[in-house]
Parts: sequence; structure tokens; C-alpha cells
Amino acid sequence: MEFVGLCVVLVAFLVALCLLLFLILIFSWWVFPNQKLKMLKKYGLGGPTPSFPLGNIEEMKRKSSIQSSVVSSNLAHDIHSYVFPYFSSWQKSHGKVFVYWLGTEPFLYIAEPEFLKKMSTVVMAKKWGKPSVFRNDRDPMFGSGLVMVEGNDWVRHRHIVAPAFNPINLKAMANMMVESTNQMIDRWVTQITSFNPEIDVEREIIATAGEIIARTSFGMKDDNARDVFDKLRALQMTLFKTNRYVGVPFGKYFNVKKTLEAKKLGKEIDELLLSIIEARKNSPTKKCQQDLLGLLLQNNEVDGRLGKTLTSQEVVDECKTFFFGGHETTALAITWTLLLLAIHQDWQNQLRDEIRDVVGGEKLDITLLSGLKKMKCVMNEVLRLYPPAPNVQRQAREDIKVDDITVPNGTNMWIDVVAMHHDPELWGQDANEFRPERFMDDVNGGCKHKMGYLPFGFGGRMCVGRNLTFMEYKIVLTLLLSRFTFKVSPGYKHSPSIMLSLRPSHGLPLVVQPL
Ligand code: HEM
Repeated sequence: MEFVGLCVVLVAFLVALCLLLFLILIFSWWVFPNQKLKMLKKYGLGGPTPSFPLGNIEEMKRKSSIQSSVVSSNLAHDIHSYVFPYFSSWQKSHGKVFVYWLGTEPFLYIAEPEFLKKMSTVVMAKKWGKPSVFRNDRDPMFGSGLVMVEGNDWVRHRHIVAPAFNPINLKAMANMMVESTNQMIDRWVTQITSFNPEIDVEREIIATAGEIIARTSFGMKDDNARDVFDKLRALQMTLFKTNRYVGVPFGKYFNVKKTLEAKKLGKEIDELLLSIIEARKNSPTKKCQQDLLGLLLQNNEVDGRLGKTLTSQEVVDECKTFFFGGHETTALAITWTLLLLAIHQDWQNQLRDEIRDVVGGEKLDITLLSGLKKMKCVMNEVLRLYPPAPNVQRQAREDIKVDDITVPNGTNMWIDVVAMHHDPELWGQDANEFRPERFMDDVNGGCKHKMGYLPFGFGGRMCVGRNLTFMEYKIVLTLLLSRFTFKVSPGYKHSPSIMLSLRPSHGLPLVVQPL
């Protein structure tokens, strides 16, 4: 009798527990998001109607799949409606600031620089959050690296990481960049001399930039480092192939196999990097190695006295962040540049002339690279038309007041960089044309608003690695243009798409000929 009574109590307890869990889920997935939606509407923010539990994801997928079946035949640069068909269509009905939903997460869409300026004048860098849904989704890539940390942790990370990227430190890495690029050039020469001048430039440049970032981040001399490099690339492919439902409840379990694979790779990478770090810490000569890891360890030691250090796991996460944040973005800047120079032969010739005048035909002296003014204009224009980082993300950590709108604490923000970079209201009627000269006398390219050009983000959280990109861009392009000419292959299909970064979805085959 006593036993039966106990069973009844146990069953009643379990039923109550399930009910409680059910209520928690319903509240967090449905009631609270709906309250937020009502509040955002009250503050005057419109947007497409979401449905439970996918939000607007279905519509986004539908619009993308219609668009991706179309391949632009005319190499046009007006890519916004092509890469973000849903934003482009919602902009027409809801303007440049509205709310859309990824699963049960509201996102404030912003393509209005004045709105952004007003927000960033009241929110300091360390007060900005990064959307928790993305932090969880990208945890194997970035962990608690600089891209993802917030508040005082961000101040501490930035304080140690930023000095590693100063131009004097970067100069010491130039040789690694030259070596990796020359190895790629040798491969191309072998391929071309065997009568195959068509090269998938995107694949080649991404592989070389990956090698460069691994060498400049943690060196590639020992076997462990090579192993890390291979596993980082495998992790990237795994995450890349996963069809992720960010913001949807239990979204990461839709692809259990890939999620587990990514987790396993992430753990193996962490262990290998930790062993590299420990070996460096125990070897006074290796610690002074002039790569980013060496510089972080040195900065850590100096700042250790002030109690502002990074833990070994945080240093690991920074190395992974450099790899994932730094190599594909830089590679794509170079890749899109080669496409644009292949289309615009006049600019290709102008850059070659400039290289001859400024750098000469001798061994590359990197102190001369700053004289490549036209190349800088070309880079700026490429980053405008084809920004490798097509959006910037934030999350409000307090209510933010912009005029009579209040953006409530917790709201995610998606800043559409592609939209702003192609907006005729900001750039004029030639917004979709390749005109590097617009940057000749104006660092903002003649944009009508200072916050309309954001290839590296904005405010205190602006990209910490941009100096490394500038140097790598100039070195790789100088070496390539001094050896080859580039033409668009008849097999190239112009189909830019968003795969985390803005990439040519069918690669970039170019016809490459030695000079
Ligand atoms: C063309 C090349 C690159 C582009 C387009 C790019 C773009 C960006 C963007 C848009 C952000 C976000 C800024 C914001 O939230 O306001 C960012 C942040 C960051 N980038 Fe880059 N990046 C590039 C190269 C690099 C390189 C080479 C590295 C390192 C090796 C790097 C490391 C980082 C880090 C660590 C952050 C986080 C900064 C912070 O939150 O304090 N990036 N980058």
C-alpha cells in the first residue's frame, strides 16, 4: 500500500515537472517573443509577420532558392536583391529599419546609417552585445575569442590582442606571406605550362590565405601546427555544409551528426593548440617567435603584472578566431579584386604600371607598399561592391533610445552592409558601377553618410585585423600582377552568395597567362 502511494506521488511529481517544462518552453518560445513583437510594433517598428517556430526562415529560404536558380549572365554588380532577396523585398514594404525573426529570435534589420549613428553615439563599444544565438552556433569556431566576448572581458581581450596587429609587428610577418604566395605562383606556372591556363582562383587564394593566417597566427613549423591547420579547415567545411536553423528551438539538433562532428573537431583543435602554447611557454626562444601567438604570450606576460591576462583557453580561442575571422575574408577581398580586374583590363594595367613605378621589378621591399595608392582605391571599391563580411551583428544589452523609438534590451541587430554599400541614395546613381577613383580624394568614397561604408564594422569593435589584411592584400596582388595577366573564363557563372561570407558560389575560374 505504501509502495502504491509512493508510485502515485512519483507519477504526480513527474507529470507536474513535465507540465512545468512545457510551460517554460511555451513562455520562452511563444509568449515572451510575442510580447517583444508587440512592444517593437508599439515603438513603431514594422516587419514581416513571423510564424511559430521558424519565424521568417521559411520565407527567407523560399526567396533565396528562387533567386539562386538565376545566374546573372552580365556580370552586374547590383547584387543586393540577388544575395539578400528577402531583405530587398521587405525593404520595399517596411523601409530601411524593420524587425524580422530567425526562429523565435527577433532581429532589428538596419540599412539606415543615420539610425546606426544615433545608436552608436549612445552605446559604447563594451556595452554592445553579440547575438547569443550566433555565439552558440559558432562556438566551435570562435569560443570566447575577441569576436564574441562582451563587457569587461572584451576590454581585457582587446587590450592584449590589438597591439599584436600594429604595423611594426606585422612587418615581421611579411616574409611568410611572400613565401606562401610564391609557392602558389609556382603551382600556377606548372599548371599553365602543361597547357591548362584556367585556374580556380577562389579555391587557390583561400588555400593560400589559410596557410598565411595559420603561419602568422601560430606558426606552421611543427607537426602539431600542421595538424591544427588541417583540422581547422575540416571544421570549417563541416560547419559550412551544415544547414543550420539559427534561432529555432532545438535547431542544432536538426543536424546531430554534423553538430557532434564539429564539437569533436573543436575539442581536438583546442587540445593541439594548448599543447603548442604549453611548449612555447616552456621554451624561452620559441616564446619570442614573431607570430601572433608569440606576441599574445609576450603581451600576456607584460600585462600579467597588471592582472589583465588571457587564460590558455582564451589564447586558444584567439588563435581560432584569427583563423576563422581572418583568412577567408582577406582571401575573398583578393578573389573579388581579381574578378573585377579581369573585367576591367584598364584597371589591371593601371595597377601593373603603379607596381612597376612604386615597387620596381626587384625583390619585394614591403616598406614601399604604402605607395600603392591606386591599389588601395581598388581595394576600397572592391570591399564596397563585394564586402566579404556582408553584415555586422549586435545585441542590445540595455534599452536604446533613437528619437521616439526604443530598441528594447535583448534585441538582436543585423546591419545590412551590402544594402548600404549599394544604396544610390548614399553613393549616387553609379552606386553599382566599379569606379575606384571615387576613393582617390576621399577615404569615404564620396558616400553621403560617414556610416554608409562599413567593410570592417564600426566603433570600438571595428575589425582588429584590418592592417594585416591591407598588408597581405598588397603583397599577394603585387606578386600576382607582376607575373600574370587575368581574363574572365567563359565558364565563369556570376552568382555571388552568402555562405557566412560573400563568395562566388561556383568558384572563380580565370584564364591566367604569364606576362
Ligand atoms: C577583408 C578582410 C576582413 C574583413 C572584411 C573583416 C571584417 C570584419 C568585421 C565586419 C568585423 C566586425 C566588426 C564589428 O562588429 O563592428 C570584424 C571583426 C574582427 N575581425 Fe575582421 N575582417 C577582416 C580581416 C581580419 C583579419 C585578417 C583578422 C585577424 C587575423 C580579423 C580579426 C577580427 C577580429 C578578432 C574581430 C573582432 C574585433 C572586436 O570585436 O573587437 N579580421 N572583422
